[in-house]
Amino acid sequence: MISRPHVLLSAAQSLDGFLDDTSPERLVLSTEDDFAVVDRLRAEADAVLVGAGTVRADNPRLLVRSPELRRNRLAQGKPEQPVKVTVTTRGLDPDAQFFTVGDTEKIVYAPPGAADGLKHVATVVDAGNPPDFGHVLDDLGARGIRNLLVEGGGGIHTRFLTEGLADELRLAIAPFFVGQPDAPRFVGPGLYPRPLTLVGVQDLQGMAILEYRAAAEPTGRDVRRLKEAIALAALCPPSHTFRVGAVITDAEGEVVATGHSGEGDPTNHAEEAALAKCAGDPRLAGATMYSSLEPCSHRSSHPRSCTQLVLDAGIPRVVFAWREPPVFVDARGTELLRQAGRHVVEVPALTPEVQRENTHLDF
Ligand SMILES: NC(=O)C1=CN([C@@H]2O[C@H](COP(=O)(O)OP(=O)(O)OC[C@H]3O[C@@H](n4cnc5c(N)ncnc54)[C@H](OP(=O)(O)O)[C@@H]3O)[C@@H](O)[C@H]2O)C=CC1
Ligand SMILES: Nc1c(N[C@@H]2O[C@H](COP(=O)(O)O)[C@@H](O)[C@H]2O)[nH]c(=O)[nH]c1=O
Repeated sequence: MISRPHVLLSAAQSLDGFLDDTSPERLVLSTEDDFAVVDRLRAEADAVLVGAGTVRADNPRLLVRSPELRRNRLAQGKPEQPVKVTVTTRGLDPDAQFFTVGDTEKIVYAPPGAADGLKHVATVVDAGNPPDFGHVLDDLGARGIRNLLVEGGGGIHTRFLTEGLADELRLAIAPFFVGQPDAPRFVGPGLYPRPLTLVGVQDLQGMAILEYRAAAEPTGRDVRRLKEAIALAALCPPSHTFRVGAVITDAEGEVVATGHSGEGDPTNHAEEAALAKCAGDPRLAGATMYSSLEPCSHRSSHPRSCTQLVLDAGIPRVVFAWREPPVFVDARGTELLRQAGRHVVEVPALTPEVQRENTHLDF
């Protein structure tokens, strides 16, 4: 498995959550001291990423300004400036300062063909259509990037956070309001799967600096596989019970088997259908079971519950989104798995997506 870079998101926002106003000029939210901290964060990063929207709106240089910080980088054997990274689907102007200023590598992630006009000014990498940010991190990791600073804007912050790809967040809150509904927001609507813990609070020249650390789990890879499991529920035949999807991966995160409720037999559960496809597979000893719903702990139609099947298969780790509500039984899957020493990760933020496939039930 490729080691992905550690991802720090940084943003300056108004009290009402805006990154900018609607005027053509860039809104300066940060104080001098705050810009100095952002400069230090750039200097500590191997690469700095902004979205195409920010390149167009702000024409950023994206360079470390302080000569001292640049000298320190050189003294540590690093290039004077971090690598610049952007992601686009529509392409960018090669005359933007992102490309023209600073003698450092520039990388553009884009769908095939979408950024061919930038090949003379940057390394252009196929990131899929739409660009896959997990792939972007894998590719940066393979290029030796260990620390990535993501400076926005709102579209990019939303993607990193909703895909569980951010490890840390630094928010600098300016003491004023923007008050314009059409101004760019720090983040948009979405489901935010990875809990954040506040680890730092500071008053910096009147700006409130809030620092958060993301929970170690679910990882970005977990979020991706769990969403795949949730999507599989759409394949379930009509049913009076839960519509569930399941994905089993090996220790490297590669898919071993998938399943959905009603697959093979109308009474089959998703985990059961997936497990039936890989019984005795040695990879199960290091596997993760992703299920949209907590594995069941009681069956009337089958001899073994999905919890028991997971235990019998020797699967050490389970990740699920929706804790089973007491529609049919009082579920104890999580409790039994944990009692048996299995690692269980619950991602309640994704529950609404699972419920969307289960509106036929009264939960
Ligand atoms: N206060 C602060 O700290 C900061 C403020 N800003 C402000 O933020 C605003 C820009 O934010 P925003 O317009 O959201 O732009 P972003 O910088 O967030 O870039 C969004 C763009 O990223 C590209 N993209 C590629 N793949 C995806 C994907 N899967 N999902 C979403 N986007 C993708 C798209 O480019 P394409 O259009 O090519 O398809 C999209 O338009 C500006 O007003 C800027 O001033 C920006 C950074 C920091
Ligand atoms: N306005 C604003 C920020 N804006 C962001 O700063 C970057 C441009 O910087 P540069 O490359 O040095 O010109 C770019 O990503 C831009 O959107 N950042 C902040 O910390 N605080 C702020 O108030």
